[in-house]
Amino acid sequence: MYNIVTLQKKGQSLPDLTLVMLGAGSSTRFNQRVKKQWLRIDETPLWLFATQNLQQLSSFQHIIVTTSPDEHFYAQKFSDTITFVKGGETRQESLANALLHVKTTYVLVSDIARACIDQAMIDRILDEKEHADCVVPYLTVVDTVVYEEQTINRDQIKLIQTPQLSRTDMLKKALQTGTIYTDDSSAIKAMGGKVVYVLGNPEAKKLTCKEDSATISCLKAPSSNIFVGYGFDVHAYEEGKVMMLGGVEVHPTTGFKAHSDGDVAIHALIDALLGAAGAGDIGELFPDCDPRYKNVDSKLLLKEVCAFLAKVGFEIVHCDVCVMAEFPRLSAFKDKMRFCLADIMELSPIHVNVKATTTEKLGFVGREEGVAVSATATLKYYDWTNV
Ligand SMILES: Nc1ccn([C@@H]2O[C@H](COP(=O)(O)OP(=O)(O)OP(=O)(O)O)[C@@H](O)[C@H]2O)c(=O)n1
Ligand SMILES: C[C@](O)(CO)[C@H](O)COP(=O)(O)O
Repeated sequence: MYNIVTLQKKGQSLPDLTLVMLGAGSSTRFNQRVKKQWLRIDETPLWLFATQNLQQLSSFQHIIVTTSPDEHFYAQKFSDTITFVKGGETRQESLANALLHVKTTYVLVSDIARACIDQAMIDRILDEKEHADCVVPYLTVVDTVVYEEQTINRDQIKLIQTPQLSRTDMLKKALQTGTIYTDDSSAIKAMGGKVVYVLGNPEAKKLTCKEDSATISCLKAPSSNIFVGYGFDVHAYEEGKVMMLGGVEVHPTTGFKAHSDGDVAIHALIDALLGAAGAGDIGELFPDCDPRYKNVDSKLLLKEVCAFLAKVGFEIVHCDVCVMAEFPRLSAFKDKMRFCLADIMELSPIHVNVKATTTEKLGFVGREEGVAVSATATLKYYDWTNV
């Protein structure tokens, strides 16, 4: 199991250094439903694994991680010592957003996609801290290089890696020219800053395409643990509305009082799915004051949640929904609900169970004031090593 490494070891003074981890990319070239920053290394998402690795190699006064805006709420649930900053359209924009929060003289910037950094490489970078505006690791080229049909001198080529250590003021200034650079050292060099190159490590290879994952040895397989979530929701009846339950119309004129279409079964199921992922609840994702969700078809919300779970590295294993209602009778609809929900979640129908029960006239359900639904969902990590 991973644990959040505390920022400061007892009695240790922290260096004038901030760590910025860039993790807000689109993972396009990785070309999987899961984004590379959410691959699990045992129990830890890659972005946190890469961050914790560097925390083991050096101390930092402050740690900042850039995240994609739609994953920001979820990443924040993994740590209360890391500052999470929403990324931008480009790596450089994400870096600029992070730099707004950097107060230290020096900043170490690394891609979360380069998770396997070793102590010797970090030490080579830190040793040059006072001698440059930017210290950058590189690899030499061992193959013959042809550039525009001409063989060129490979000894003049450097393959640039991260982490890169910069003077914060210089890096901030270098990013203000309007030119987009693919790394920090290029920006600082372009404005005449002093760049010192140190030897990197082939192990610090950037995870870019899916095939790369097999060649980066520190990346271990995800945990085989399964995760169970529980959801519960209630809606009162409302005349003059269609009743949607489990994605199926079950009554033409008596529906539910709700901001959305009121599908209380899907809402409970969504809460169970989010619960299993530790991703909070339906209200966090789809606030019932948000006009975008007025009368929304809850099947679309479920589809969005399933896409989110796949993106952040989960697979749905099984779910079980129990509807508590005196009215209407649901026996004729249970299988329709199962197949509808299974289709949305891309599950075999046997892994979607729907139960219905009365409460023997007891409580608000028994008084036919409304319907309650409880649900459970089971998730596992997407096994990226087995594809
Ligand atoms: N707008 C962006 C783009 C990239 N990055 C980060 O910068 C690093 C290097 O980028 P890259 O490997 O290209 O990641 P992606 O941009 O996600 O990849 P792709 O180009 O395939 O979409 C990654 O850790 C990525 O998360 C970022 O924080 N913000
Ligand atoms: C910063 C970097 O990792 C240095 O090699 C590289 O430039 C990132 O490029 P990307 O296209 O943003 O992955």
